[in-house]
Amino acid sequence: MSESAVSGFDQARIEAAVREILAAIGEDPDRDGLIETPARVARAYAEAFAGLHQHAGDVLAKKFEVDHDELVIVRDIALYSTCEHHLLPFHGVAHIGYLPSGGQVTGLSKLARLVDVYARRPQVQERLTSQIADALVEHLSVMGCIVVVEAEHLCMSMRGVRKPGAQTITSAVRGSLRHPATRAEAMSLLLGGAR
Ligand SMILES: Nc1nc2c(ncn2[C@@H]2O[C@H](COP(=O)(O)OP(=O)(O)OP(=O)(O)O)[C@@H](O)[C@H]2O)c(=O)[nH]1
Ligand SMILES: [Zn+2]
Repeated sequence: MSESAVSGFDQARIEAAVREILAAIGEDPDRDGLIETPARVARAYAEAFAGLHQHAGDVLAKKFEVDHDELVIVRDIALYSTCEHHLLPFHGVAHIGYLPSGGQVTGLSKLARLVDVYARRPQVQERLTSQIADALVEHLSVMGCIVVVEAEHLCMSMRGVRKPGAQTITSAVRGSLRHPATRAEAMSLLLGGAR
């Protein structure tokens, strides 16, 4: 077993599989334009699925003491993920809001990194959304949080039902933001109330 296989990512195996797929669709994997493709795809997969080997707890490990117990919102965090049903991309934005607990906040960039930890895996949008929310509860001990993901799935655009432009919107709300009034305020800020 190669070293990359030990760490959970087997570059050589991906290359062999891609070569096999090229042959199976009737292509010549040895022609000039394709000869490096298996290695390129393996490198692309290493990025696209890097989140499988990352942990939300590491991303959220560093905290800052800030005297702020009101909503913190980061909106329009670009995300690229891969639908686990077709291995085709889905992409869009995530919006995250949370109520800090005990004066502890995380660095703003860590929220974007958290999105990537869960986006860079074979995913479904619903699970991506709830995993981000659950990680904020578990690792940042937030009073409450809300996560909204808006995305277009290429498996719905370029094949199958062929409906380009359809946006799927999913949300996950935890803790005190579940109360209807605070939830409505957070949702309105998240989705553009302050725009
Ligand atoms: N709930 C959910 N469904 C998804 C997501 N990504 C893709 N899908 C759907 O997964 C379903 C898979 O359906 P299947 O009937 O097993 O596969 P299929 O024959 O390729 O389906 P079509 O896409 O309708 O052609 C499709 O309806 C996709 O739109 C996601 O993130 N969440
Ligand atoms: Zn799909």
